[in-house]
Amino acid sequence: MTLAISDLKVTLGGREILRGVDLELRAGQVHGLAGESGSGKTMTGLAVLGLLPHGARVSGRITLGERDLLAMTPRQLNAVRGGEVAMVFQDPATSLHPMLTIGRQLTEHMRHHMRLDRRQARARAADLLRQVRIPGAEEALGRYPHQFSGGMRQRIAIAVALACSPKVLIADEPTTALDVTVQAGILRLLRGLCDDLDLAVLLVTHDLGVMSAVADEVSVMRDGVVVETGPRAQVLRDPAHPYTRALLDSLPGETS
Ligand SMILES: Nc1ncnc2c1ncn2[C@@H]1O[C@H](COP(=O)(O)OP(=O)(O)OP(=O)(O)O)[C@@H](O)[C@H]1O
Repeated sequence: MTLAISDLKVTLGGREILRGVDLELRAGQVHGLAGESGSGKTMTGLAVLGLLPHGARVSGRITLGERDLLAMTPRQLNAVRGGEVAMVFQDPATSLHPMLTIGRQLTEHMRHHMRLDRRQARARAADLLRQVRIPGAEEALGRYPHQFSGGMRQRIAIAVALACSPKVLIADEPTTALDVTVQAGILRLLRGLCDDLDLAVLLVTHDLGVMSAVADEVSVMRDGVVVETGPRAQVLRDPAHPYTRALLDSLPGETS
C-alpha cells in the first residue's frame, strides 16, 4: 500500500467536517472517491497535501510508506508535497500561472525539487509534455497557458504535477470543467499514466460515470465518512450501502 488514511478527523470552525475517514491507495491503481457535494471529498485530498484551510484541527493518520504525514513539520511536508504527492485541480488555472511560459512552470519545479540544471530540466520538461500528449512539445515550452485549449491546459497541469515523479497523484474533479468531448481523453491519459508510472491515483469526482470509466477501487463518502469501499464493479453494480444505491439510482443512464 502506498498511502493509507485512517480515522482522519477534521474540525473546522467548530464543525466536524471529516468524522473518521479510512482510505487506502495502491501503486498502479486508480481509487475513485465519490459522494455528494459537501461530503468531504475535497477536504480529504487537501488533508493529504497538508493544505487544509487555516484553523483546521486534524487527527488520525495519513501514512506514506512508513511516514505519517500528519506528524511532519511544515518543512518536511513541503518537501513531500509537489515531490512524492502531487495534485491536479478541477480548473487548470488554479495550478498554472497565466504569466509564465509552460517551460518555466515545468522547470522551476524540477530545478527546485530535483536539483536539475537548466538543460536537464528543459529536456525533462519536453519529455513530460510528450508524455501527456501535447503536440509540438519543444515549441509548447515557450508558450503561455492561454495559448492552449482547456483540455490541453489540463494536460499541461498534469505534466506539472508529474514533474517531480510523484508516487501519489490526487486529481480533484479533473474533468468537471472540461467539454464532454475532451473529458474521456483526460481520463484515458490519467489511466495510462497510472499504469505506466505505477502511480497511486485518488480520483475525486461526484460523477459516477467518470468513476466507472477508470477506477479500480471506489469509495463513497457521505457526511464526512466513507460509507462503502470496494472494487469498482462490485460497488457500482452491487452496492452494499443504501446511500450508494441512491446515488446510482439518481443517475440518468447506465453506469457500469
Ligand atoms: N474553508 C472552509 N471553511 C469552513 N468549512 C468549509 C470550508 N471549505 C469547505 N467547508 C465545508 O466542509 C465540508 C466538506 O467540503 P468538501 O469541499 O470537502 O466537500 P466535497 O465533497 O468535496 O464537495 P464538492 O463536491 O462540492 O466539492 C462542507 O460541509 C463544506 O461546507
